[in-house]
Amino acid sequence: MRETTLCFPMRERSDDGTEVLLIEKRRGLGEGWYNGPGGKLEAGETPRECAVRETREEVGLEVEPGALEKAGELTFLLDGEAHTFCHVYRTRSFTGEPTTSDEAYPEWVAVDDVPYEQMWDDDHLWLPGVLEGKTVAGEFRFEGGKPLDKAEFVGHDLEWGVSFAAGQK
Ligand SMILES: Nc1nc2c([nH]c(=O)n2[C@H]2C[C@H](O)[C@@H](COP(=O)(O)OP(=O)(O)OP(=O)(O)O)O2)c(=O)[nH]1
Repeated sequence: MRETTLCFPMRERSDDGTEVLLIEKRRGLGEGWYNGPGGKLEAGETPRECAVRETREEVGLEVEPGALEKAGELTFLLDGEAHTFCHVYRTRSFTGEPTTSDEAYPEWVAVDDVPYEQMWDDDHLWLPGVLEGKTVAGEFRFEGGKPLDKAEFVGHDLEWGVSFAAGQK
């Protein structure tokens, strides 16, 4: 099973409310859809380190590992088998300005205006709560064979208000 991360940088606009930094993914799984910066853990890396590295590589923002707030743990099943386990973080503490990379076009989006119709089919179920500051554990079931982003989203279970083990991840 793949272990991955997603990071959602957030900021307050004095007149426009809260925004989240999304990427339009330029290649790989979920190409052409919006998501947070993120990707697969490398050998020896903690999830938090992975989220920091992927955010730097994909959009050029520097995030302190300790400033990442764990918001979710999502399991994606494909045809009944665990395909991806994803650690979700949000943060309001970062430096730098988003820049385009080979992998991503970054875009600040109002949290009330997230383009769920151009995202994975399950995201509207959990991302609004994550952007409101909640924590979530979710299981999402897809069917139809690889790749995951061409499979059909068929079911889910969600638990809100979960706590994640202190000191880790
Ligand atoms: N928002 C959202 N993200 C998902 C879903 N399913 C899923 O695998 N992801 C995440 C897991 C990863 O963090 C992210 C992209 O994966 P990735 O970056 O490892 O994929 P990739 O194939 O492009 O990998 P790479 O070659 O760039 O390393 O997508 C989903 O349903 N919703």
